[in-house]
Amino acid sequence: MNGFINHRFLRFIKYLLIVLSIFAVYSLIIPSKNVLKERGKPKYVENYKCPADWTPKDEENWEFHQNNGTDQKVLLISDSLFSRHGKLITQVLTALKIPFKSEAVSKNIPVLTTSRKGRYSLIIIENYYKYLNMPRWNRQLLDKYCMDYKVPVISFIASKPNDQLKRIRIKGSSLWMWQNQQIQSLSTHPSKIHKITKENTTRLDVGNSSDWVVFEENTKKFETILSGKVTKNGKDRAVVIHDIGIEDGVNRILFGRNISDWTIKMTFIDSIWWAIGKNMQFSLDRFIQVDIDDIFVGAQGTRMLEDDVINLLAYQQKFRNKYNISNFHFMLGFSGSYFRNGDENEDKGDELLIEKASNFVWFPHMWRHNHAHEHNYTYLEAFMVQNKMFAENMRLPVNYTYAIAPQHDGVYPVHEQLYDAWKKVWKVSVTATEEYPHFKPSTSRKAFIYKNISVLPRQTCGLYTHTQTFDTYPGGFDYVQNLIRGGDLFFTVLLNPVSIFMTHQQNYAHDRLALYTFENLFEFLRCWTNLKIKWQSPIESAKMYFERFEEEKVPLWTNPCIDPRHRIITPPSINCSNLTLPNLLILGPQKTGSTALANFLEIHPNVSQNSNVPGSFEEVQFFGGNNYKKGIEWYLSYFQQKAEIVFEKSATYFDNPLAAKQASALVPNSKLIIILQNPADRAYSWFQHMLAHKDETAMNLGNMTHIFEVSKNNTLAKKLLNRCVSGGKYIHHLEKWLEHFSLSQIMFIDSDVLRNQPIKILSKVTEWLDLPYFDYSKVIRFSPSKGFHCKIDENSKTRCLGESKGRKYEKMDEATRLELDEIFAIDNSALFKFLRKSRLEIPGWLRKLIK
Ligand SMILES: Nc1ncnc2c1ncn2[C@@H]1O[C@H](COP(=O)(O)OS(=O)(=O)O)[C@@H](OP(=O)(O)O)[C@H]1O
Repeated sequence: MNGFINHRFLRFIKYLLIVLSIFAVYSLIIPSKNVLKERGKPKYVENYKCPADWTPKDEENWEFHQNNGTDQKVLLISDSLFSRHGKLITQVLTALKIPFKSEAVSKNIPVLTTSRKGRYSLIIIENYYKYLNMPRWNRQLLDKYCMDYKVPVISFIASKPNDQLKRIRIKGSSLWMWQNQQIQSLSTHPSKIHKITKENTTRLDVGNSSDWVVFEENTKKFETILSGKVTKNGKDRAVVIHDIGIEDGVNRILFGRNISDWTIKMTFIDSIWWAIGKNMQFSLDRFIQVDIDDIFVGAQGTRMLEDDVINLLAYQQKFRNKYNISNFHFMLGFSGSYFRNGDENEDKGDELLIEKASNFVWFPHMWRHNHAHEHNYTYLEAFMVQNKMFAENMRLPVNYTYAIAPQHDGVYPVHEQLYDAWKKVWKVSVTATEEYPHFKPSTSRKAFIYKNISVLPRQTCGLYTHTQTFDTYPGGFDYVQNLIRGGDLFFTVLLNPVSIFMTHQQNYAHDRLALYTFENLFEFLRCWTNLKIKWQSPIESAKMYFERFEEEKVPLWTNPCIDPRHRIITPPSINCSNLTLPNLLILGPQKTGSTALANFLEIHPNVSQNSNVPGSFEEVQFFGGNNYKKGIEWYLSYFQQKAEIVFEKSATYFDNPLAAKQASALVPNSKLIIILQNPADRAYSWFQHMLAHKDETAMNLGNMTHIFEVSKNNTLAKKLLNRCVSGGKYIHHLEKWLEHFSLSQIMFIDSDVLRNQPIKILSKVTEWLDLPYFDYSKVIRFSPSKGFHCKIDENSKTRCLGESKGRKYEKMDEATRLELDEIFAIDNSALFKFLRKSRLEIPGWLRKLIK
């Protein structure tokens, strides 16, 4: 009996082992496809509750401040170059795309006027104490400017932490302030300054810091914009106050707190709008687009289930109904290769998405989520066609010519072949990226158009593929809440007319973090702002964007090898380990001897110049011109020869403000050479140039003598005169360069010395460029027949510049010189002052003129 049992038992164990091993092998070969993990219900998290249902204000009767006609620019006087608050203010101005000049407070205040009008429409002073304690003369100058041009001042007063004095009268004003105060609530008052901010609201969660500054005001000279209830005595005191200028004619908005508090920041933004918004196309509309980039891409166990899809649809409807975002659509990006790549339940989720496809807007990603820069046109086209076939087979409505590249790869830095393939297969006209011009700071993101494809800025909302549950959110759940409740996400919407957010399918599964995020964001915006959240197609958004920010159309090329994020997605056609860009630019101006300088400088063994550009008189003329549109690869192709100094000379750069901006984006550390010639001689030389080119107007005039008289009634003559003169207004053009480059990067050369003693100039230039000494006297000599210095070639022959450089023409007559000197008088004197102030050598001709 025992033996029988043992025998049968052993046989049973044997079979069991066989079955188990078959099962084990089977499950190894066929991974967990059918092993369904139980997925818990999404965690319930309470939504944001607005304390009250405050009524929004409509934008119809907004009042804006009207100044006396100034440029649309803000002057920011910051506490120091490194001030943190100054940086926050700068970020707001950058995000609002308002031109500004930032200066650290110093003995000198920047020049406030041009010869015609005021330069600034708003002055922001970071530290009000510094303003109050400015040297009297500066303060008077600033106040007078504000009065004359009706320009308001915005400033901030901070508590001095150890100051015993609590109640202080503000110098020169009847206003009193209390420092180091704690407040328990913050209320918005009715005021023409509030635009985005809802009026008559009260916020209780203001923290417990006791460094607020509050103002005591009880006259009609001041208007409260925000007030705080002081904890100690329950009194309601102004935290942001508007001095309407009754006392001294200057409009001031004073903040008793810095903009790290969100209500203060919002009020600050409103104050800027109020000060300059009239001409800034102010609008309360905010367009929000939520993209789900990889609707089918995701590891098993992280993907959406049927329930998640149903929920996604329900929320789409909820956003339309509850937040009035009529027509709101989630935008689904697809990589067809990953369809049904999950477990059984997840595959059902995918299938339901397809079944409900017509409810969403679909856009192509890439067939296998491929990184564009790793592929050439043929492959990219093949991937796209495959994805397109998937869309056709699944009847996905791809209604807009919009596409997103996986990880934005190939969009910026530009991989031209991606653009070409997109256009060919999908007729793409709009895309978006977070990488232009750089990922950080996000407030500086911009748009551009390349190959007729509009590239809009894209925003992150703190949701990534790994952010799936509230409990595992990096930085904790509080972090998500802070983003929404007055944090970065809230301000992204506030500051951008169009926000295109990137999310992933995982953010709609599990705890559905994306739905929580957007619902709460909409609720918070509805609660505290007058903004109108809307949806429109990306095509309409692109149109709207570029109507508003036209200046962004042309991309601002940057060096892709410097930004580590860009470096890894740079197309192979740009070789970062052997990239040559110029480190010296000779800017001109035209007709000052720039060709001679370039021609001589190039002889130095450690110097190389760009290779010849067909049909362009040797000049690359990249910055500020049409060649710029050809892209950075085109520019790079002219700098194959490495050297210690690689330079290019384009005399068209100097008087082109765009050139300054574009050069500083691509070669910010480059040195610059500017040649200063008496502008009267320069104008005359230009006229001779026009004569030599048989310009009809110049030919009719014959010489310059009568151009001044004739140009009064003749537009063609006026145009010609202007062309002769404009490049010679040196200080005006120089200012544009100094907005982007520091003075220490620039060398000025006296054109007369260059002409008569080129070797002397070249030695100076060599030294300035830190190049080894080179004896130029062996390679340059004066040619009596040419009347100029020329190169000596290897056969000891004289090689002069062509006949268009150093032309033979009549000397300028005295009358013409007088007229021209008169035209340039103001500019010359400004140049003289500038050079003297900067302790730079003054050209002989200028010294003679300003005697
Ligand atoms: N070594 C030498 N050889 C020839 N020409 C010389 C030289 N040094 C200075 N110059 C002066 O350069 C003037 C032309 O200036 P640019 O080269 O800057 O002109 S351009 O704008 O690039 O066309 C040119 O102007 P014009 O005399 O009116 O022709 C010259 O006066």
